[in-house]
Amino acid sequence: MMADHNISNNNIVLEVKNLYKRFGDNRVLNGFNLKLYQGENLVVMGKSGSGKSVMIKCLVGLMEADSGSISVMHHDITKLNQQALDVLRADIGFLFQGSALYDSMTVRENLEFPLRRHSRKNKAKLDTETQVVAALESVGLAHAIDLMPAELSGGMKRRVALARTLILQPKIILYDEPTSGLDPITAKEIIILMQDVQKKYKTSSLIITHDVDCARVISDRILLLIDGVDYAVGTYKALSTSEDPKIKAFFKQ
Ligand SMILES: Nc1ncnc2c1ncn2[C@@H]1O[C@H](COP(=O)(O)OP(=O)(O)OP(=O)(O)O)[C@@H](O)[C@H]1O
Repeated sequence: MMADHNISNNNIVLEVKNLYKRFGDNRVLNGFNLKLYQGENLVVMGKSGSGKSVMIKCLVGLMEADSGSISVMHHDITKLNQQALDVLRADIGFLFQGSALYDSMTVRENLEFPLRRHSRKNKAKLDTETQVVAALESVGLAHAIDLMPAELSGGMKRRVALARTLILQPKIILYDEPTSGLDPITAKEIIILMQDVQKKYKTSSLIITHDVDCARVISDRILLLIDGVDYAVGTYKALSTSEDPKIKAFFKQ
């Protein structure tokens, strides 16, 4: 859990200010704001089509916003050159629904892949084997190192994908629907794992989910994306007991 003293402007690791994005007449983001503090788990919830994916695509540079600013570790990424951007991006890990494993590679090779691409991030100069094993151990899958993705269950695949993200020791992890498509028990295991990872690596996480249970368990704060803006931000307890009908709609089971 995040300590209250972390909520200060000095501890913002990611900040979105006044973000606008439209497609023709479809105004998807209409002055959206977000602050992610060091060490916290911020859950973003929004109805289907509310713009969660558009927001996250703007964050990772897959889509350009019409206006607004996005700062990572206090650097406005809309103003950085490519080289500076690459350095900063190495601090951000992603776990997207589409971040599939390479089917033709073993688990080990899947994990070696990002290490080769970001060799400068190997600060401790540990050998590849040590890093791969450590990352797999942190998701409880050291024994699966020589398996092929086809031999893994859905939950195991997601664990390996998380290990592949962790191997670069990101400061921020963006999760897009981390429990979607999993049965409730496996979903719970992934949530526990996300908590363990947060404790061990002291990462800050932005988590997009429809899963109210996941939001309840993992969030320090929840942000509701409604009508293109950050309509409400608060703890699960505060939001789930709100009398506002737009907020209530998210929490009735
Ligand atoms: N490349 C694009 N071109 C045109 N419209 C787009 C594009 N990408 C997204 N949109 C529109 O932006 C809106 C928000 O879409 P987005 O995928 O961000 O929703 P979402 O909140 O992630 O939904 P879901 O929970 O179903 O994944 C939708 O109306 C969608 O049609």
